Amino acid sequence: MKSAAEIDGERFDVIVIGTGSAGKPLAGELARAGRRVLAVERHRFGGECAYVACVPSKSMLVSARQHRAHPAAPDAEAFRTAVAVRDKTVWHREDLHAAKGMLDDGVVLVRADATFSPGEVHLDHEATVRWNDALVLATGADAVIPPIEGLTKDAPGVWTSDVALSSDELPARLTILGGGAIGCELAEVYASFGCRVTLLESAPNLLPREQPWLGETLAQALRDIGVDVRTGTELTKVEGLRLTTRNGTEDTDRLLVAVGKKPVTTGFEALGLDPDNLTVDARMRVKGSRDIFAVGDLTAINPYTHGANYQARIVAAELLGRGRDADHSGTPRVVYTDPTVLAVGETEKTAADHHVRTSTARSDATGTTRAAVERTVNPDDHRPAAIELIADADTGVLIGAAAIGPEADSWAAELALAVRAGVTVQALADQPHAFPSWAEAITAPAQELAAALRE
Ligand SMILES: Cc1cc2nc3c(=O)[nH]c(=O)nc-3n(C[C@H](O)[C@H](O)[C@H](O)COP(=O)(O)OP(=O)(O)OC[C@H]3O[C@@H](n4cnc5c(N)ncnc54)[C@H](O)[C@@H]3O)c2cc1C
Ligand SMILES: NC(=O)c1ccc[n+]([C@@H]2O[C@H](COP(=O)([O-])OP(=O)(O)OC[C@H]3O[C@@H](n4cnc5c(N)ncnc54)[C@H](O)[C@@H]3O)[C@@H](O)[C@H]2O)c1
Repeated sequence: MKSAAEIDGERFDVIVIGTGSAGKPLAGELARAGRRVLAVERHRFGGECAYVACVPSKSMLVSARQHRAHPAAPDAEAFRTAVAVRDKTVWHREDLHAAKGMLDDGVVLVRADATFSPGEVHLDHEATVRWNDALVLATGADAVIPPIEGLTKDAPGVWTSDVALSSDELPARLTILGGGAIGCELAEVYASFGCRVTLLESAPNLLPREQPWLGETLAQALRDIGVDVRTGTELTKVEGLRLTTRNGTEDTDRLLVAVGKKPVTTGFEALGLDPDNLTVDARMRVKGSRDIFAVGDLTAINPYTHGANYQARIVAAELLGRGRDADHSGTPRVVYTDPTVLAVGETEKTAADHHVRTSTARSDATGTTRAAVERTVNPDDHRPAAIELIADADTGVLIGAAAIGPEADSWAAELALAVRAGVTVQALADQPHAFPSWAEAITAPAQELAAALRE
C-alpha cells in the first residue's frame, strides 16, 4: 500500500474513488487487464457490504432462524453466540484481507479522503494525482436521517444499521423507523432473540415500492414472530428515547433509523458535476462528462451489491474496448427475511407510470407438493409462499414478478432472467419446472395469463 505523499504528482490510467462492491471489482479487473489503476479509500477497503451490511445481516438472519427453530440456549446467550459468529464472518471488520486481494490484482492502493478539482484528485489535501482515461466515482451512499424534531444521528441510543450490525447489545425494546429492506430484516433478527421490536413505516405497507400484497404478507409473517408492525405511522418527535407519533408517546431502548440512503457526492461540483442530480448514460458515464463514470449506490440504480458488481463490469468493458449498454431490467430485489421476498422488473405502478398496460396473475405456492412435503416434517410451518407474474397486456411479455416464500431468492430467481430476456408468459407456461420444487408455483399464473392473452 502507498501513502498519499509517495504518489504525489503521478498519473494513472484510471482512478477509482471508493473500494466497495462497485469500486473494488472494477479496479481489480482493470488492473488485471494491465491498466495502471489507483484506488482511493477513506474508510474500509471493500466498502460496507462485507463488514456492516449484507454479510453481517445475513449471518444474523441465519442464526435468528436457527434459534427460532431450535432454541438450544436462552435468548441472550443465543444472541451472544450469533454476534460472535457474525463478527468472525466479517473478519471483525478488519479490511486487510480485501486490501491484499486488490494489491494482488496489481491495483495501487491509498487510504485517503479524496477531494477534487478539474482534472485532479487530491488525497488528504496532501497530494495530487491525475488520470489519463477515466475517473470512476464509486463513493456509495450514507444513511438518511429524516428531519424529525429531536432526531440526530449521534444522539445517544440512535442507531443506523452500521451501528446495529457492529454492536453486541440486545436491547429489551427496539424501535425501527422504516419498513424497507433493512427495517424488515433487522426486525426479524432482533425479535427472534426476544427483543420487543416495533416497526414504524410511514407508507401504508412495508416494502412500499413493491406490489402491496408483498408488504402485507411480510407484515403478517413478522407479526407472527412478535414484531409490532405499524404501517401508516409517522414519528413526529424524539426526546431522548421517548418517541411521539400521532397515536401517543412511548419509550424505547434503541431507535434504529432505516429510512433509506442518499448518494455520497461531496465535492463533486469541483468536477463540474451537479451533486444533487448525478445521472449516468447506459455505459455508466456521468451525463455531460467525457471521462467520468459513476457506479454502485452512488447512482441509486439497483442499490445492491449485485447491482454494483454489474455496473462495475459495464464500466470495465467500456474502458477495455468492448463496451456494451447496461440492462438493469433483470436485477433481482431480495429481502432475506423468512419468508424471503424476491421482486424483479416492473410493478403495476411503475408499468402504469411508463404507460404500459399490464395483466397479472398470482398463485399460492403453499398448494405445491413441495409445501405439502415440508409440512409432513414441520406441521407447524405456516409460512406463506406465493408468486405473482406481471405481463405486458399487449405483447404477453413478462415484465415483472413478485414472490415470497421459503428461499424465494433461489426458486424465483429464474424470473429475473425471464424478465431480462423478454420471455413471454406462453413460454413460461410451457417451461417444465422440477418436481417437487417451489418453482412449480410459477406454472399456474403463467398459464392463467397465457389463456387470458389468447382471448
Ligand atoms: C444493512 C444492509 C444490508 C444490506 N444487505 C444487502 C444484501 O443482502 N444484498 C445486497 O445485494 N445488497 C445489500 N445491501 C446493499 C449493499 O451493501 C450496497 O448496495 C453495496 O455495498 C454498495 O456498494 P458501493 O460500492 O456502491 O458502496 P460502498 O460499499 O458504500 O463503498 C463506497 C466506498 O467509498 C468510500 N468513499 C466515499 N467517499 C470517499 C472519498 N471522498 N474518498 C475516498 N473514499 C471514499 C467509502 O468509504 C466506501 O468504502 C445492504 C445494505 C445495508 C446497509
Ligand atoms: N437484502 C438487500 O438487498 C438489502 C438489505 C438491506 C438494505 N439494502 C439496501 O440498503 C439501502 C437502505 O435500506 P433501507 O431499508 O434504509 O431503505 P429502503 O429505501 O429500502 O426503505 C426505507 C423505508 O423507510 C420508509 N420511510 C421513509 N421515511 C420514513 C419515515 N420518516 N418514517 C417511517 N418510515 C419512513 C420508506 O417508506 C421505506 O419503506 C437500500 O438501498 C436497500 O436496498 C438491501
